[in-house]
Amino acid sequence: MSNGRHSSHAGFRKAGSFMVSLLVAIRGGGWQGSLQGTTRCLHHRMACSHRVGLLFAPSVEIPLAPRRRFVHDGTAPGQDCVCLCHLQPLPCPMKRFYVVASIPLLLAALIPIAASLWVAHRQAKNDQITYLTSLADEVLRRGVASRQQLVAALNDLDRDPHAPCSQASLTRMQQLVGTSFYLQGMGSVMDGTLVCSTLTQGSDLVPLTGNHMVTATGISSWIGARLPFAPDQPFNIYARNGHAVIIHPGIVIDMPVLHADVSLGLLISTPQALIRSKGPLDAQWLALYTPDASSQVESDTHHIVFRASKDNNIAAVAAAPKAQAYGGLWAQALILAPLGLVASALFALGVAVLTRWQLSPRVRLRTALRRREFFILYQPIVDLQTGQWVGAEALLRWRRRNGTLVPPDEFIAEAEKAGVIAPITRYVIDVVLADLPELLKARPGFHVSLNLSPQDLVADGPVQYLQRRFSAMEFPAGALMLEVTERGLVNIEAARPALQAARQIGASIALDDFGTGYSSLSMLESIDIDTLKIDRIFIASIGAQAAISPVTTHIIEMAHTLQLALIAEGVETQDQVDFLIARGVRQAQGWKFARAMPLEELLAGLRVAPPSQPQ
Ligand SMILES: Nc1nc2c(ncn2[C@@H]2O[C@@H]3COP(=O)(O)O[C@H]4[C@@H](O)[C@H](n5cnc6c(=O)[nH]c(N)nc65)O[C@@H]4COP(=O)(O)O[C@H]3[C@H]2O)c(=O)[nH]1
Repeated sequence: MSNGRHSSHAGFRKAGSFMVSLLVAIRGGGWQGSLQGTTRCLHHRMACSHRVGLLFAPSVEIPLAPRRRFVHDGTAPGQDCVCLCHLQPLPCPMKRFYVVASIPLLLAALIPIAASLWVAHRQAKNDQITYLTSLADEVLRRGVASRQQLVAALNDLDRDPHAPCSQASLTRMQQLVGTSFYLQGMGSVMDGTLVCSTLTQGSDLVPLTGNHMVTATGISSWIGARLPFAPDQPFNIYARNGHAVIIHPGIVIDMPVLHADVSLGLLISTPQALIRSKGPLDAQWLALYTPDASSQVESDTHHIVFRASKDNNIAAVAAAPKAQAYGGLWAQALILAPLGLVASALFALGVAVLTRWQLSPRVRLRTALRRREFFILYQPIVDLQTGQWVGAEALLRWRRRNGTLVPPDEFIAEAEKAGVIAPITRYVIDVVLADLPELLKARPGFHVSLNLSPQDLVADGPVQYLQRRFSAMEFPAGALMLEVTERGLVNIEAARPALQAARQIGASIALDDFGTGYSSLSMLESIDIDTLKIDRIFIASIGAQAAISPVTTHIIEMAHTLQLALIAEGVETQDQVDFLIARGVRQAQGWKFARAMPLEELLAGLRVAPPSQPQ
């Protein structure tokens, strides 16, 4: 004993230093929940949601989950046991939340700003093209008007009976010029020479210079011709049948523009030639013009708009530097960016709320139910006299999509806290009721026990659901055992309707985990239960080298006095079997006999003839 005590103290010291390093990790790395659980479970083991077992001081360690790491508070004075809390990293919803949410949150912040800049960019381009289109339309309107006046004047002179350059002819020309807004003068042309005109009366013959061409409508044109009275001013001269019209090239193109670097031009479509222009018009831009078609094109540096009049064989062009359009972009961005930021913040908040909601235990557990990630294993309950499997406890398991198996100690507590235990219990009820016919067929008189949480013991809860379903299925009385915990019976009045409903379908009631919580003798007397389940912590204290807890013997004696049946949980050794049989305990479950198993395995075991003697 003294050896055991000594080694135990050494073990405590070792565990103590182990704990120190763990506590550092706890404080720095989100283990606060486990730490609090560890402390709280000293007072009441059910308060520790991550509890995996109890350690008896000084010498008995209960290896409930041997592959896990543990921390225990070995400094609890006056306690006969301390709580073991496993420190395996539990899924930390908030940590996962930040990992899962960070990408959408980042996108949520960036997308609206990028979108607002993109919208501003598009808007700036559209605005510039709209402006250029309006300018080109105006140039074309003027061009068409000047073209029509020009043709009308030439037609008129064709019909004039007076000899070219006669006074009567020049007078008629002056009348036409006076009534035509876009015409500056008229005259007669012979062999490329202006022989007379309303602008050059009395002058010598004027040989026509400038770019000469004949258009598709048969009009000879001299673009940029010079006349003696204004040698610095280029004129455009158009002639047909010896009659000529003189036009000032600026008259069509000269209009106010918003920016000095806007270029305007008027083109003859066929053969393509620029007849009037204002500002630089690159030949490469003009090469982008498809004759007689209105279009918008762009070079590396400019947006260019063409507007064409097919009937008049002319087109207008307007061009402006792209940089000029996007110069205002930053001004727009400055307006849009704050709006984008506000939208981002709202969007990010929405994403955060949604993601948090999705990662909440409530939603995760409901999703697991919907995806059928829960399943049931059965642990046989054995008659210690005959070795027969007389019943089985339904134990819930959660296998997540990634394959990890979450122990019920973790998710049941979460489900209770999140208020979703009722649908989970209903699911267990459904599975058990579906499995029961086969089990009863394989072993008549067999019973299945299922666990109820305190929240299940309410009016119109899962027990009433079971009652409705059970009544319709005609199972024999005693086929079901409902395991309630001491916590569930703290408010016995609230639990009574559920217990009565259980009674009405002939289900027996067992008090689970007895001795670990608030139970008192008076409580046992006041409630109508059939069976006490001795918690495995008390069974674990039964062993060749260990001091048997006096509580174990008391529980057994008390149950006999109250004429309650007993089921011992967590039986692992022959010593424990012998001890229990010697004290009149009839039934037990534990790894000594069988671990929790799937239905098929349980059925196969029931079909095998049981040994006639206890092991
Ligand atoms: N060390 C040791 N352990 C043994 C041995 N024999 C059985 N056990 C384990 O002891 C637990 C017995 O269940 P419990 O006391 O009702 O304790 C259950 C029960 O309170 C709760 N639980 C399980 N299924 C359900 C359920 O469907 N609904 C509710 N409300 N609670 C459930 O989770 C607890 C833990 O369940 P499990 O992890 O399945 O753990 C089971 C079982 O696997 C043994 O020889 N040695």
